[in-house]
Amino acid sequence: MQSLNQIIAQIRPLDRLVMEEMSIRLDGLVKPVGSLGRLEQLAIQLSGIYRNLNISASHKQLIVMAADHGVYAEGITLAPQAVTYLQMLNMVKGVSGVCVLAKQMKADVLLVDTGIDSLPIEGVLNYKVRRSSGNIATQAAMSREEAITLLERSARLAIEQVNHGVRLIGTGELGMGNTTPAAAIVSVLCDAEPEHTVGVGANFPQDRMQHRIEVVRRAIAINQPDANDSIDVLAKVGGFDLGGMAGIMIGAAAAGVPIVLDGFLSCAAALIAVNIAPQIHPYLIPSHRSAEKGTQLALEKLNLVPYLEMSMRLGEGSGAVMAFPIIDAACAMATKMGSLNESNILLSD
Ligand SMILES: O=C(O)c1ccc[n+]([C@@H]2O[C@H](COP(=O)([O-])O)[C@@H](O)[C@H]2O)c1
Ligand SMILES: Cc1cc2nc[nH]c2cc1C
Repeated sequence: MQSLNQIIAQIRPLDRLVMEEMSIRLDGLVKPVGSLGRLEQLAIQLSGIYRNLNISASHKQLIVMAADHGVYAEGITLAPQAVTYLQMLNMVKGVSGVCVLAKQMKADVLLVDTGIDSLPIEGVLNYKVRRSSGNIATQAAMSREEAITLLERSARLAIEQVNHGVRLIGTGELGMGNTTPAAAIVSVLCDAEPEHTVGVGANFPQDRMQHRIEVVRRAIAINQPDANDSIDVLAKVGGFDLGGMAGIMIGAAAAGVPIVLDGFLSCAAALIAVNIAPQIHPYLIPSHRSAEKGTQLALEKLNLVPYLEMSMRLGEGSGAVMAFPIIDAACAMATKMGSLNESNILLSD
């Protein structure tokens, strides 16, 4: 079985030659040069990832990494912790937000339990590190060994999915309280005060926000995560869902497929993944700009500009699947449009 380092070593730079060819092809399509804007940039990125001009993201999959968080004990979230388990049952039934939207976009949903505080759930892959991470306000979320194993197993899972025909992976999550560790990660990796990274999550009351901010501040002060070592950051102030997502990103890049990010939690996980394996960056496709505070900071650090502005903050991967039609549009445009030449149109410069 491959180690995390072996998986990372497989990540290839995008195919620059194919990207240049794609760029020339796009300029020759029956439209003013550059007039399809970011759709053109996306088509070029996809051609570099797929190493082919004939781009198609036919089999799309949204992977939901779900876990509970020990920091729940600090009173940092409104929803009862059991909602992670209960909403996972809704995912199995296909009635959660992301399941309905994914079906609409003709994408599969893969459910993974990386640490829900429950017994294993039928219809959900059991990748439990353990039932709930440590309370980051008083201790590490997980050991370094647990973090590496989580990254490794999740990366292998993504590779397996690609081996079974998946051509594009979206990253989703579920975990009551997870915006708190995510805020801690973003604070550490973007060198930002918790005031700028802590947001409302799933409707945490504004008049109790200072408490949440203090919890994040305490988590960082107690754990002293090393900003230059993202595995340390994940282990000390992260969570099993966030680590699982980072692993999926690394595995998807190693397997040569695009990764569509979702909201704030995806951004926090991407910061971890990119710090561990900077080579994954060209494989990342942003989707929407989550309304969660801290998202913009993380996106700027990631140097990504989202395609959609929908004021969404559900999570689950709901924003990622909303970007799937844009990816299909880029593929259709690049492979089906007629050319200026065939149309006898000569555009003077
Ligand atoms: O995706 C986002 O940007 C996002 C922003 C806020 C909340 N969430 C979802 O809400 C849950 C976390 O919220 P909280 O308040 O419990 O930390 C978790 O299950 C996420 O899927 C997701
Ligand atoms: C109902 C509910 C569904 C969710 N999905 C993602 N986070 C969630 C939080 C709540 C509270």
